[in-house]
Amino acid sequence: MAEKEERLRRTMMFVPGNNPAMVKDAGIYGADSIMFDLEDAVSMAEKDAARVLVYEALKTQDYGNAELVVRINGLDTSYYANDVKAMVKAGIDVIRLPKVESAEMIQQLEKDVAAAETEFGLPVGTTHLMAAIESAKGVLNAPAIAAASDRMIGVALSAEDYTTDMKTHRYPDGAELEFARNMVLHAARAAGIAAFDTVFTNMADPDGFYRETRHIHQLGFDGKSLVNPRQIPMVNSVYEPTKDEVVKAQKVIAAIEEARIKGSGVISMNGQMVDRPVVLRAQRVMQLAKVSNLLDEEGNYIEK
Ligand SMILES: CC(=O)SCCNC(=O)CCNC(=O)[C@H](O)C(C)(C)COP(=O)(O)OP(=O)(O)OC[C@H]1O[C@@H](n2cnc3c(N)ncnc32)[C@H](O)[C@@H]1OP(=O)(O)O
Ligand SMILES: O=C([O-])CC(=O)C(=O)O
Ligand SMILES: [Mg+2]
Repeated sequence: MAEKEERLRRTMMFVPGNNPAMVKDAGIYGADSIMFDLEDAVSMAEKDAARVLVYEALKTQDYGNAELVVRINGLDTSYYANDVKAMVKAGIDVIRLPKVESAEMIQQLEKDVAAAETEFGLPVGTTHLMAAIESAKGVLNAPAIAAASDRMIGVALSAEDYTTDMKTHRYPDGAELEFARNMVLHAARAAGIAAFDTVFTNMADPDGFYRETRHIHQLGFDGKSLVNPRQIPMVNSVYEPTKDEVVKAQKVIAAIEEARIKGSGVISMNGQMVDRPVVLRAQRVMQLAKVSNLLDEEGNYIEK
């Protein structure tokens, strides 16, 4: 019953593609995914220079185990084609397309990425894709977008553009985002890919950031797009399992192992039936416990 461990994507940090110092040091903060931005963090005058800077960094810098993502410019821009070619050539892990409104937009990107892979001698299918959903149309088409390609690894809600499209703005309680959050999350889950919540841009409001992160964690998001390294430990602390959760997960996994040895499919723990969803949740808790450094070498919980 061993499941392949999914890649953890709690933190996907935007790094402005026109900032050499930030691009160079982006790997030191421990983000699960580093997302170089060629789109809205970069002015028109700097688009070409940013693309060259990110390309060079991808070729020369060591970003450890982090997943490397680039947010390219939109399909309707004059920068899009060069962004796709350069990032595929550099061997980027994931291309994030902004302002996605339909499955056809992802299919177009897939075609262009496949052409670039062929041109640069890479196996077709190496480059993964994700979509940022930033409008009412994108939210309503989220299920088709999430399922548009086998290369898709996730969908993200982008609330700054989305709230503008909806003729509102962001409020502390986030009520204006509930429908979009649920749509994006259900679209991702139905397609079997990751769901990312939007950025929180007020660095002077850590309480608001924690409140929002706890909320999206409860809903079931894999993680969040971030704008600043200080947000990384804050998200990780919300995703860190409690001692009770770890101890319970360990018991579930021990019970399933015992049942496996006995050749029994049904497991009972303290009189309660343990079924497949319980086991899957326990495995995820243990994966989070491991990356949160909560376990010693024998796998026991480390008291803090
Ligand atoms: C709506 C959208 O499209 S959002 C996506 C586009 N926006 C972005 O990409 C913005 C990214 N974020 C930033 O530029 C910055 O974090 C800001 C402007 C929000 C705040 O900047 P600062 O006040 O300088 O941040 P802070 O003081 O916390 O910086 C601490 C260190 O982290 C670095 N840092 C800050 N943000 C980032 C980042 N996103 N990526 C990499 N490094 C960063 C700083 O360079 C600084 O490094 P240093 O100590 O070596 O000098
Ligand atoms: O993807 C994000 O969260 C940032 C963004 O572009 C937006 O909010 O419009
Ligand atoms: Mg946006």
